[in-house]
Amino acid sequence: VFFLRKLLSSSPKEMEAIPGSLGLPVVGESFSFISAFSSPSGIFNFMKERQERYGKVFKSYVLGRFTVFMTGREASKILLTGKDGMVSLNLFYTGQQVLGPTSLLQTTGDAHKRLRRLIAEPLSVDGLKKYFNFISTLAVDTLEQWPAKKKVLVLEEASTFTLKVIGNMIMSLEPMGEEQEKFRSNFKTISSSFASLPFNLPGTAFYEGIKARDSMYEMLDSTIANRRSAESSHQDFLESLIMKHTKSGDGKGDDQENKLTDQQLKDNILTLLVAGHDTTTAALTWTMKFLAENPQVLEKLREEHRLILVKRSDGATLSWSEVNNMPYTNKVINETLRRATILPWYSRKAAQDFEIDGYQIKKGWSVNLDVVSIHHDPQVFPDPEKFDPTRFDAPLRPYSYLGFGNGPRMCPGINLAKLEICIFIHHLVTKYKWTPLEKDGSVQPTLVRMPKNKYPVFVESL
Ligand code: HEM
Repeated sequence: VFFLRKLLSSSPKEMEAIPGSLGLPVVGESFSFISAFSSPSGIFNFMKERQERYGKVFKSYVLGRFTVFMTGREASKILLTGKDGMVSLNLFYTGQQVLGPTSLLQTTGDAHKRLRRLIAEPLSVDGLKKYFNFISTLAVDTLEQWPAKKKVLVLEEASTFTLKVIGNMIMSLEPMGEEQEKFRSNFKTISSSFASLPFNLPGTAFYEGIKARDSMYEMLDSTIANRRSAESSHQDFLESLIMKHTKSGDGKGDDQENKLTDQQLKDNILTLLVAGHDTTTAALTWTMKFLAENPQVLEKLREEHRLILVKRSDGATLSWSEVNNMPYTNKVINETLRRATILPWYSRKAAQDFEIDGYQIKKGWSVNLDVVSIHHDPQVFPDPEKFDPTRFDAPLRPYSYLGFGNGPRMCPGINLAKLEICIFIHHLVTKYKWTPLEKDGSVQPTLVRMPKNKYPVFVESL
């Protein structure tokens, strides 16, 4: 009892002025938070209940942290685009250890800007062109297997697809074979350690995650060494970063600003994998789920994709310019990311004292932006539960839609994610129909919201 009292009394005294409850000793409000998180409406009810009681800013103690939750367009503007150095990203301890100190997610200010510039270049629309054929062929090959299966677990299939895409983009990994298997198994272990309990003991998820990370880094080390010694060149992400930023001779006269050390290279390749894989997997899975539940939307989407086929008489497959001209598909993606809100809250740490909605936030506090409530605000999105892509017909007010975030930390993988989804959806809706096999609407209580039942469907050719 003494220990529990001590723990509770160690709650920041300054937080007293913030309305809200810190819940039970030790666990705080974690149980109600997790149970809301894995319900079909996600953290929405947890947030709504407290927002009604305390207002748009309230405190809680969840998942081992004293946290201030905030919502609304004003809060998102301040937290996401706030003055330089006001907030930093707030990873879980295990995530920090696994990703390494030079990860984009752990840098701030000018160092963050510089790293982003280097990383964003190969992820630009132009930089992505060279991966187009690989992604399209892989989507066709993946879908061709589906009708022969009694039950397709969409989540698993989407996960395999997106991992093969990123493995190829980053280091030209072949979609099949031993290397791919090793990459996949290491990545899965790393992924499940990302927000695990912080005990680095044999057998724990954290320990296994660090081991898998080291094995992934060995793979990268040997690929980097091969690239440096070999004459042949590859058309991948690793090559472009090595060529531009680390391969430039003895360093004399080099532009240090544009160089990455091997550690930075590896930490950030892993960062892209971690940040880009589960999110795109979830987005693809939710897209299929919402389309199956909304046949009119599916029909309209099919129209857009059939027109592409009709317009073309040469029988060629999908082209780059066609993917860049799919207005309705883009609205479907936006609406999916609004309804599913794959990353339900964006976590920050106050890097200095500041004021928000009349409350004093102190340096070091953990502040979370509740994005689910922003995406379900009936003032901006009338009948918010309804899946309706036409909401995006007209431009929305700034900071009311945050599917890929906003400000200096806005998702640098937006083009890649959209490209993968557009290509996959094109081949899917023009050739197949699918029927959901279970109606369980719950989600996995992981950081990225995924359907719990992996979304099993039955697939037929059209
Ligand atoms: C549909 C798929 C995706 C969604 C919904 C998504 C969403 C987001 C969001 C909301 C953020 C900002 C989070 C915050 O402000 O705290 C973010 C950041 C980030 N995303 Fe994505 N993302 C997706 C795909 C990708 C892909 C494919 C990649 C890379 C290959 C990627 C790499 C990153 C990175 C590195 C950051 C951190 C940026 C920084 O801190 O400067 N994401 N993403």
